[in-house]
Amino acid sequence: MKVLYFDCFSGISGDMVLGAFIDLGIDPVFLEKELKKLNLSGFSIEAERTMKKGIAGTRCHVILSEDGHHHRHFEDIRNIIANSTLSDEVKETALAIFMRVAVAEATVHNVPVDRVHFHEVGALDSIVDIVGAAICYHAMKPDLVYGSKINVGCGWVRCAHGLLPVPAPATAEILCNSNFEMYSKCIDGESATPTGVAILSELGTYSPTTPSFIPEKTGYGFGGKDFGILNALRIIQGRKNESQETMVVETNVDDMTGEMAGYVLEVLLQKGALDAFYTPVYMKKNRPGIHLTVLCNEKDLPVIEEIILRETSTLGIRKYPVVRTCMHRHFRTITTPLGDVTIKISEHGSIHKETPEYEDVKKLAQSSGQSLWEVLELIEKYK
Ligand SMILES: O=C([S-])c1cc(C(=O)S)c[n+]([C@@H]2O[C@H](COP(=O)(O)O)[C@@H](O)[C@H]2O)c1
Ligand code: NI
Repeated sequence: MKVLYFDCFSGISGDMVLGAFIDLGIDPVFLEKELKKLNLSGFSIEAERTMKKGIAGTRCHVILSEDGHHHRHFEDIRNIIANSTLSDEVKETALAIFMRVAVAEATVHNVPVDRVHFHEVGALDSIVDIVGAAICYHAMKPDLVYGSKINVGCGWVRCAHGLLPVPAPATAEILCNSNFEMYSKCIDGESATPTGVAILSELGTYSPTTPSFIPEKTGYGFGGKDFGILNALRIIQGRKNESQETMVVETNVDDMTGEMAGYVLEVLLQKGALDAFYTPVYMKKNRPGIHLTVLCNEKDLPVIEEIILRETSTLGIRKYPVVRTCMHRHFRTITTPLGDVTIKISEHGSIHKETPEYEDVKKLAQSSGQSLWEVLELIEKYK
């Protein structure tokens, strides 16, 4: 499995993300060619391999010409992306990142999302950064993306409205809507921008400690400012053996309707849970409640957690790895006078079991008018 780890020791911005991806091997000519699918004029990409604080990396600039300085609302940006000839997956990722910025700006400035106004020359710059990040991400095709704690800097940043506190209001709001942790160390100024944190929170899963994987390559994307420490985003690329580790995820709830509970199990199983079930429990204040247990592969954990947090009334989750012993399974089809039936064969050492698939048995019982028992007895004769 391909892993990317965004190490945000001096924050993250759109330029830094593009620089780090290019430093990892994305061809800037390819990137610019893909970006032209937006059918927008007034920009170009300049990527320079250079040194900062003795470290080699890439500084990527979005150069805007005079006709690139337009004010745009979120609605305009959505139309530009939707009407472009970019692939559907790039469009979807770019829109999801933009949505994070737009929701944050809407909250900060108290305007509807569609009327969010992208700052100053920032509109085109943000489009290129965000769509560029989506292009690089889909070109790299990682299986897992992790992000570290984000060093946001401190002090003040000068904007059209004057001086704003660091992290800037939009940056802080995007972080509030993610589960990433921020901190400030050794940087006087703004090191994490709204675009940077929106990209990372959409693409990555927060990893409070360095994740465990085999590192293979590093890419440094430099920021434009000079701080006392190296101003770069480092992306470490590596691999992790396909984990067979199974996780158990649990939560207890006492304030959900039966309809909601049924729906959650359906969604969990559709989205990759290996198993999902409820156990009745009595909770605090003697309330009858349900204990949800989900089994899933470790790689599916972020999706499963998101479903539980979004679709149930819970405020928290417990999770732990478990070891499973699974019987090896394969299938064969037998023919009976009532029709074909799939037989599941499970084996483990000297243990051998053969079970007719329930859905087939049910179908034959319903089409023939016989009971399940009678159909099962008949199947036994033809196994
Ligand atoms: O100019 C304005 S109004 C402004 C507001 C905000 C808010 O957080 S609200 C932020 N900024 C700054 O603009 C730059 C551009 O950020 P990108 O993410 O587009 O690279 C950054 O310094 C923000 O803090 C401006
Ligand atoms: Ni703003």
